[in-house]
Amino acid sequence: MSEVNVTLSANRYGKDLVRVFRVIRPTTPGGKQIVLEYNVRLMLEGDFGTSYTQADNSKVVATDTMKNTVYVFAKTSPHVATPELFAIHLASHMVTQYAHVTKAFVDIESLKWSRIPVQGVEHKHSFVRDGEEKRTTSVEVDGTQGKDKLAAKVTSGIKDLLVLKSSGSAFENFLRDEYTTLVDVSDRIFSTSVDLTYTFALPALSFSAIDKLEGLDIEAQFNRVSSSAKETTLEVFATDESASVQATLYKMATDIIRKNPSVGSVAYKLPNKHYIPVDLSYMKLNNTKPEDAEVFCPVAAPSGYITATVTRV
Ligand SMILES: O=c1[nH]c(=O)c2[nH]c(=O)[nH]c2[nH]1
Repeated sequence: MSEVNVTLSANRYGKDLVRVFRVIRPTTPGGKQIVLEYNVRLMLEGDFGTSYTQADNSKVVATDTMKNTVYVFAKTSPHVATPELFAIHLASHMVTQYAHVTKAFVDIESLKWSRIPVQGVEHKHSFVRDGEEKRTTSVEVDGTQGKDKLAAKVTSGIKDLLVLKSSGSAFENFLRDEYTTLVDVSDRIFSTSVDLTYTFALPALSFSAIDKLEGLDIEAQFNRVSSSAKETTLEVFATDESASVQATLYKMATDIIRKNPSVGSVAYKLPNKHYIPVDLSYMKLNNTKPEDAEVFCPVAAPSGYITATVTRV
């Protein structure tokens, strides 16, 4: 066998799909319980090269240990209910606990448990999954500048938020050539599964401040931006007289940046879920022209896929 020259040019490892459910019991009798369900991924970078190149495990933090740490933090972190801060807390712990860990990455998907309304009143401890949408956050903490100067990058968002409008959407005046068969349409169905991410600009953090529950300001901010981003997405989607998925995307992103000073950039990935009018002419039923179309076939594939990032300048 001939020799080959290689180098380990990148490595990162950790535990994925750590499923954790947390109940927060009320501090006052008769109060409401809070429930959280997270899918967590925790990944590390650092001085781990020899585990790949020399089969030396001496520096490897076992992914099982990482899983345990997620559960311990779910029990003990004062920030558990705010995914961004929980992720920052967990990632900051990893770079602080292990000197050879340079960066920790925590991704959290937060599943939706909404309170069940009983005769108009939200129940104290009963919940319903009323949508597949997930609040997401991806946090990267760099520990190389020391414990009191942790650099955190936070990207949060929403995924799997399914929306549809049955009017108020057109697609006209696009490029035509010999490959084009699509006709202009002034009124069509627009449906997409929103995948939204937005970035925060954060100051350097100290581990002890995070650990001691200082930082409530950013805690509130993360939750405010999360609500505002969803509300804005839905409102603009609903009310925009859409010229295209592209044009509506840009309006949604711009509005989120306008309303949230701590947001630096917004990115959307929007599949265009097509609904094709069914040809019923063989039954002498008019259903093909846009103004007649009432019965559609939802088409899962292929779908358009429109993406963009809008950045504050
Ligand atoms: O909003 C749209 N953008 C496109 O780029 C496109 N392309 C297409 O076939 N339909 C649509 N709709």
